[in-house]
This record gives sequence, structure tokens and C-alpha cells, in this order.
Amino acid sequence: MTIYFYKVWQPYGCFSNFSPHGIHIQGTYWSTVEHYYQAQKFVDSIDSVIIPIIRAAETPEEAAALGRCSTRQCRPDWEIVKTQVMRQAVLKKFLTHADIREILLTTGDEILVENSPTDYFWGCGANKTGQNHLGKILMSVREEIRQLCLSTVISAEFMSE
Ligand SMILES: Nc1c(N[C@@H]2O[C@H](COP(=O)(O)O)[C@@H](O)[C@H]2O)[nH]c(=O)[nH]c1=O
Repeated sequence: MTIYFYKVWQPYGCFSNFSPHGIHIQGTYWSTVEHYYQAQKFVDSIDSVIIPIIRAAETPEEAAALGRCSTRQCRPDWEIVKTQVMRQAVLKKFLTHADIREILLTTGDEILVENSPTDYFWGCGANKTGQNHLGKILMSVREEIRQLCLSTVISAEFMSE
């Protein structure tokens, strides 16, 4: 059965990038994946002064509004790197927080879909035809963590022999 998620307060809300699960990346703390993702749009761009402002945003909604401002200039390679940027942050989130890692692992092999009514790239959009890249990242992170757990168990058994 496909699992749909979107808003933080709805079922599986911890899969949303707006969920209150902080991450450290390269020595810097970000209070949500959304803060980190929106700020990365401006790395090495002429509008990079916005980065600490996005980081300090009170809420992920505010961080998203700052990052989506159309008068600011995104880094030129953003379209090429954005999926990798997102995957790195989502992986860090689920490696950091054991409680939500368990929730992700208990979804087994179910399809995960960000049920955004407006986003046809990260989500499935209003008519479910969107590319669902966030759902795909979550499924690939789930698989990576499963493999990591497996290799930890195997090496623990090897060490005890
Ligand atoms: N969850 C969620 C959203 N979805 C998130 O928005 C981000 C895409 O931003 P952008 O690339 O700037 O369009 C990405 O993290 C996607 O998961 N958007 C919202 O306005 N509210 C929300 O609760």
C-alpha cells in the first residue's frame, strides 16, 4: 500500500522536510532539512548573504519563503545539484534521529509519496503524476540505512567470533 505524507501534523509527518529534526552538516547546525535545502540554493551565488538569514529563520515555512524569493539569484548549478543536496540532508536526518529512523524502516518496501498538491518535482502534484523525487530519496535512504544496519550486525557477529 502506498504511503502518502505531506504536512508535519499528518500521518508520517516525520518524512516531511519541515519536520523538527535538526541536522549537523560540515560543522553547521540546521534546525530542519528545509532550512538546509533552501540555504544551499545560494552557496557561491551573489546572494549568499541570505544563507545565515535562512539558517536563523524561526520556522521551515519562513526558510522556504526566503529561499523561494524570486528576486534573489540562485547558484547557476542548482538544477544539477539540488537532488544530491536533498539526499545528503535527508540521509543525515534519518541517521541522526533513531525514533524516525525506526518509522522509516517499518515502512518496509512500501512506496513513499510526498502528497504535495502543488509540487510536481519533489511531490506527486495535484493529479498524482508528479516525479515524487522526495519519496524516491526517502526510499533510497531507507535502503541505504538497511544495508548499513545489516553490515553493522554482520561485523558485530564477526567481532564476537
Ligand atoms: N512539505 C511541504 C513542502 N514541500 C517541500 O518544499 C520543498 C521544495 O521547495 P522548492 O524547491 O523551493 O519549491 C521541498 O523540501 C518539498 O519537500 N512545501 C510547502 O510549502 N509546505 C510543506 O509543508
